[in-house]
Amino acid sequence: MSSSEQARKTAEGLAYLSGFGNEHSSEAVPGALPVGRNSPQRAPLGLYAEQLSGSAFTEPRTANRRSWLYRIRPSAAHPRFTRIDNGGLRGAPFTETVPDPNRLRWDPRPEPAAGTDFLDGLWTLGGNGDATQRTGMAIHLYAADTAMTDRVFSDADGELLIVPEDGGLLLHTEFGLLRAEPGEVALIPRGVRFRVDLLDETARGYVCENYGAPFTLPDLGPIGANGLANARDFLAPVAAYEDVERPVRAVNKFCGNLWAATLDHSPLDVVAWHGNHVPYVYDLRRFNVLGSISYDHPDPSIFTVLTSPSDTPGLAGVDFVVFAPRWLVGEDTFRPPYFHRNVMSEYMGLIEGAYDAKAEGFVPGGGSLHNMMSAHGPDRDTFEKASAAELAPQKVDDGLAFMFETRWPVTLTAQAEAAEHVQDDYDDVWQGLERHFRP
Ligand SMILES: O=C(O)Cc1cc(O)ccc1O
Ligand SMILES: [Fe+2]
Repeated sequence: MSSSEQARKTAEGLAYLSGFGNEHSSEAVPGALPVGRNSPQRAPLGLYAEQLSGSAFTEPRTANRRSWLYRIRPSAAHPRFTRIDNGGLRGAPFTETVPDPNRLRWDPRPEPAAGTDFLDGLWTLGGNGDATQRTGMAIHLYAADTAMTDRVFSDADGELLIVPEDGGLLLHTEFGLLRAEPGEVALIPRGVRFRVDLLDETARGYVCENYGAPFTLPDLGPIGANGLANARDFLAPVAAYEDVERPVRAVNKFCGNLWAATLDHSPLDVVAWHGNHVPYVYDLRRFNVLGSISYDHPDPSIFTVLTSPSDTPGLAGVDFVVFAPRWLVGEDTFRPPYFHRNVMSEYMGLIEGAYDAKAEGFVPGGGSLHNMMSAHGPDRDTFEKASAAELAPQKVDDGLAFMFETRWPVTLTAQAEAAEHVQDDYDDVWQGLERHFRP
């Protein structure tokens, strides 16, 4: 059986715990979870108790995040970490290039070299903020054809929102197993160790690395108590552990650089856990898409799945927004995304099909960047078609696109600026928009 067939078998019928932000608990062996206290004098079954904090101890309850892990060996039992090559990964602050006001678009990345695993396959496009200040975000793409064997990754700099576009992933985490197929997203919290198996021959997708406050569900305001991404659809793993005594490389991204240490065991050895600092998956097709049932095109904030709030109410460090299948019924309305200039910066990717603002050139696995105040919107063909369309109710169901929308401009890495798959002629999609003014 190939390694992806094996992974697919393991991924069948995985059990999950549902609910966003819950105080979950799980034990892979009955009795492994202490009752009534976190740190008994001797933890059950000879396990070590260990707290993993995702917020300062003293943050308000609504923001407080930590989990207790009951493991075969404590994480502290490791030798010295040493620097390893960063490969295609870069971190904030991004200083390799001058921030670019141009509209930019990329084709998908070339195929990975044979033997590339998820970690080797990460390639940073750009970002903002500063990992040492826990602000901002980075945009990465990944392309892999090999499972991570005997090595695990963790990111001290931020959480990782993984958006598969081609090929499914099986994520083995300290908390248990998660399956993430295209159309689903997975989140690995800051500091959580994981390795990635492939469910198909190859895997490709996007990653938003969020240095700021952890992603949370947006407030719903007048929408009410339900809608957008519903809390119950976020799925955390059940405890599952590896009892493996052989060398395993632990790779840690710390302040932008990769460091590694060789352990004599797998650190995915958590037999039981409880807490709210947990990984999860979410199926974007569960998103409850709301929109206008009268006129005008609503701002895309109505499609926010997850938001990383800043200290200023309503101003996100980064929002994760999905453009999912929906009905358009607006009367006397230009229905596709409007022409606009935005103080926020918008990176968009496509998971499947097409996007209703772009007739051509924006393809699955590719991406576009419309930095702060850059003028963009429907391309010429889309504008002409939508201006003349008969406004019958219309189902937009031929694509799944997303946006990482961030408060600061995205500065490119040198490799993204120089990439062969950058589209040099992107500006042309707005050429030939004719003058129709008749005073
Ligand atoms: O630029 C884009 O395509 C993203 C976007 C979509 C939309 O519906 C309204 C505004 C916006 O920035
Ligand atoms: Fe936009």
